[in-house]
Amino acid sequence: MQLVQGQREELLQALCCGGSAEGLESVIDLLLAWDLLVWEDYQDLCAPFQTLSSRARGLLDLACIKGESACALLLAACSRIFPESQKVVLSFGGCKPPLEVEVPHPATATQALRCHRPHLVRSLRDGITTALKALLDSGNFTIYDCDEVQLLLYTPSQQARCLLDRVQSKGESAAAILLQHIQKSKDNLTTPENEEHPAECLLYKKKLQSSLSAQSHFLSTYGGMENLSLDDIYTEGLLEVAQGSGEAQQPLGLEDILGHVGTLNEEADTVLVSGEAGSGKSTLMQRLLQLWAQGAALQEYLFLFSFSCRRLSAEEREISLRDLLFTHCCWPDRDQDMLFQYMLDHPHKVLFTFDGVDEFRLGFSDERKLCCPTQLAPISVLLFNLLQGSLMKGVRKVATSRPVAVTPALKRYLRKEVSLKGFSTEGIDCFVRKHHSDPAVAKRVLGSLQSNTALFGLCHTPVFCWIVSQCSRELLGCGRSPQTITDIYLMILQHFFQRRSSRWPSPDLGWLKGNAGTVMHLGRLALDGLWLSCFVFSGVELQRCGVTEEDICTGFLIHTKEHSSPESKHYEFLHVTMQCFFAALFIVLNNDIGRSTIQNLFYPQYRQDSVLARVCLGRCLSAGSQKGGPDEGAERPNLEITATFVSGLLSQRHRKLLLQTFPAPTLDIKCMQVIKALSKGMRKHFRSIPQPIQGEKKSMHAMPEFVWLIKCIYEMQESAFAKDALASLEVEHLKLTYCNIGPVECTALAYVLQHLKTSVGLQLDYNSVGDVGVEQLLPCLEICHSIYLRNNNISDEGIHKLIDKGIQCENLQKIALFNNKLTDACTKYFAELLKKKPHFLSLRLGNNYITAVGAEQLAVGLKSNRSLKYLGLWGNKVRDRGAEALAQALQDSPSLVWLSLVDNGISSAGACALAELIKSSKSLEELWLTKNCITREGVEYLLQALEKNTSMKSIWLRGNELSPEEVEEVTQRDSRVVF
Ligand SMILES: Nc1ncnc2c1ncn2[C@@H]1O[C@H](COP(=O)(O)OP(=O)(O)OP(=O)(O)O)[C@@H](O)[C@H]1O
Repeated sequence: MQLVQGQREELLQALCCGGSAEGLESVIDLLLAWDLLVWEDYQDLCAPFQTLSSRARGLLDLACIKGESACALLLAACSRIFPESQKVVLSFGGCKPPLEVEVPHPATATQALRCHRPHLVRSLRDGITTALKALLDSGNFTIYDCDEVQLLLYTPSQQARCLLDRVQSKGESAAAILLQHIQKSKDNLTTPENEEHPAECLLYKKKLQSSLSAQSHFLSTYGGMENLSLDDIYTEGLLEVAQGSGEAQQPLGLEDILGHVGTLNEEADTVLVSGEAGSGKSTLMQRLLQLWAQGAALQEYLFLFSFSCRRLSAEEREISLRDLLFTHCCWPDRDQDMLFQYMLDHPHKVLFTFDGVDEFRLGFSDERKLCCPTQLAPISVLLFNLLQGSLMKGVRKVATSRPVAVTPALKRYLRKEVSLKGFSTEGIDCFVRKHHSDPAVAKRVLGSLQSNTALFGLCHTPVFCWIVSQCSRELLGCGRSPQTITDIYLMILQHFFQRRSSRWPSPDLGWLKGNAGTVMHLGRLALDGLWLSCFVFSGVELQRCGVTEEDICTGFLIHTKEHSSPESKHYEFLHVTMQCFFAALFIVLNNDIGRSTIQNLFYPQYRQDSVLARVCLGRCLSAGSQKGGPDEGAERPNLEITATFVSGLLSQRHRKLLLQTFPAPTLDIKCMQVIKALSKGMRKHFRSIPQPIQGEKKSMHAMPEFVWLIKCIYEMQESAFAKDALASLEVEHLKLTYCNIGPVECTALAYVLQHLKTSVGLQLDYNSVGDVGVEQLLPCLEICHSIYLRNNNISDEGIHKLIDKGIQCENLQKIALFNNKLTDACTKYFAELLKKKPHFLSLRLGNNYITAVGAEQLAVGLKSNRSLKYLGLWGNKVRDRGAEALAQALQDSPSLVWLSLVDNGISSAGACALAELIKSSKSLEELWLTKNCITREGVEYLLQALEKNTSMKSIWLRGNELSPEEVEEVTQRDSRVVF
């Protein structure tokens, strides 16, 4: 008990690690299995609306109340669940799990569910759908049970727990069916866990593990500066099944990357993790390798081979797959033939990882097929055939890429696509705390971030979060807090230079001037490399660009170990975005850079998909040194990032700094060129807007490039220019769906769009706006008559802010929030909005988590509203009580035309209340009640109500509890009832 109490803070931190509930819930699973927690304890700990930390506190308190042996079991469970990195700071006092004899043997199926809970959670997480089907088929579960289990808010492990809890509450028969099902699935598995492997394989596995363990121990970004272990700094990122894959968003854990969730094509072997620059793809891959090497995850794979596509690009020889594995990854000391044959015979035991497919010198192509694993072929042919599955079919592959490189040609071969969205708000908190050993500093950094929402938005991208944490001294000390990406990179530039010298205590005294030489050398290297997608540089190339040993010591370049031989060291930039930043500095600060370079940067002449051969190393810089023009291979996304930095550096805010090294007239000229280029780009977009068809709104569907232009304008931070750039845009509807818009993009959009002359409908469906993004959008809400934020990971907290501002916005008439994370806690805000906005027209809240409680709160606002025409609550769970409250509140509405309560668990009692609404409403035309549980009796109420209402056009009732005969009969009676 003393250990629990004395280490309370550390235990809490470990239980809530990374903002993920998985650690805490796994500990609870064990404690249930060991009989320490009884069912009532468990229900208290898992009561809804509790934060993660209050649940963790509850668990520690409970163990202390239960006494000494409970505390010992808690510590034993923590010791079993926590990763090594967390365990080193904790003492477990040698506490052991209970002996097998001490745990009661399950006498019934429900008891077995509890005793084997940790194991069952693991077995079920990949097979929820089939388990639900078994329970549904056996009559133990209803559709409603299945819906509740498959709530999108849950991770697969949480769905498994929810399923177990439900089965537990249903009793013996359900528990027995589930156990039978699990046993059957286990028997069907072709890969028994205890499969024996030859000793040679186990030996080679060990060698692979120790090599990967060493490779993945330190986070590469810190390579040049400090040795920070991945264990200490790794923070869970937000992972979701990619949008557009047909599946709704759902948070995933690391192991789900290779699990079944989100699978689109069972025949394919490649899983793709996509994410924007700096979102943490390489780090996530490094973590996967580390967990496998430590024996902590993916143990179903006997061999794991990891490749960096950047490094593969440098392989110019023809090579066979066998050589690729053994020479690029890990050389087997003996039995090469036998090992390779074993892999060919057991492909399901092998895992390949390919980091940075977007960095490979060629775009994916499936033109040349290769099936023979010993045949020599160019590296591109090997890579593409492995990804396609023509070579070594059955071997699972995980690849990472920026989204832009995920072409339709590649998509055809993907088993599934997972999106990495950077850090959540809790993730930022967790990362900053891990980064600073002094909690007081971490607290101040977090305080500073919270007071600057634009910066906080940027920190959702891990690489920016890292820079901000790294530069905490500058952040906390400087008067002006960074707002833009350029500000952040200037901060790290200053940080690195000042770390090496105390000569430039303040920016005004010329830290940039003092380091102009280094900036120019690295800038030249960076830009020459970028034109040709070259990210790894040899000593010769460094020399050619004048990079000195002293320049290297600044820490911006890191030593590329895998590439270097004793005679020739190779280097790469700390991060590719850093290379872009140096390239931008070079463009801005170099006298010889002319108009054509800026033009080439802003008007791409070659598109990504027309990329010809990209060459890395050796050949690249000699070709790339023809200044000012990109080679065919220049990679557009990195050039766009560079252009964004160029815009930022040329903004007036940084003028004083740049004037240290460069004359004003030349900067002015470059600035004008950029402004011209951006204006031209915007006008090009506006010209592409088609004339509206009669009766339709003038609408612009923006392309991702539009978002990039907006970001460049934001970087400039000149509101007069932002206004000018939008001067000729006249649209009523601006559609920015599927444009990868996160908080950073929202800040830029709001900054620019607030200057629109006429109000617009802003459609941001299917992006990653989130609560922080919503907050960033508020400055442009004034100009929106409608805002569409479907599928954007928004919770009640974001809604609170949106509505607070929305109430003050004259124009705002429509809000659509289908498929977010809204619960009953947000409906009181909508009620307020409905009360206070006399012209509000449409509210769509479908596919959220609103129950009867929320519907009742919403009803309070609906009662006093006289304008609402459309109300959508499809896919919530308002049930009869909610339907009654809504129907009653809407009875006097003079405006309501359309109401959707599809799939809301409404039965005949609810239908009866809705019938009263139909009787009294003069405006209602359509009522959607599809997929509920209304019986013939309930339909009768509706039919009778229809007799009294002639203005009503249709009631949709498909998917209710009516027999085909009843459907026929009802349709005959009133054709307005539609099935
Ligand atoms: N999960 C994480 N935990 C801790 N730090 C992280 C995490 N993810 C990323 N970082 C930090 O952000 C930096 C950039 O991440 P990373 O290189 O993995 O991004 P990326 O998506 O591969 O970028 P790019 O597409 O530009 O190659 C890392 O070096 C590290 O400092």
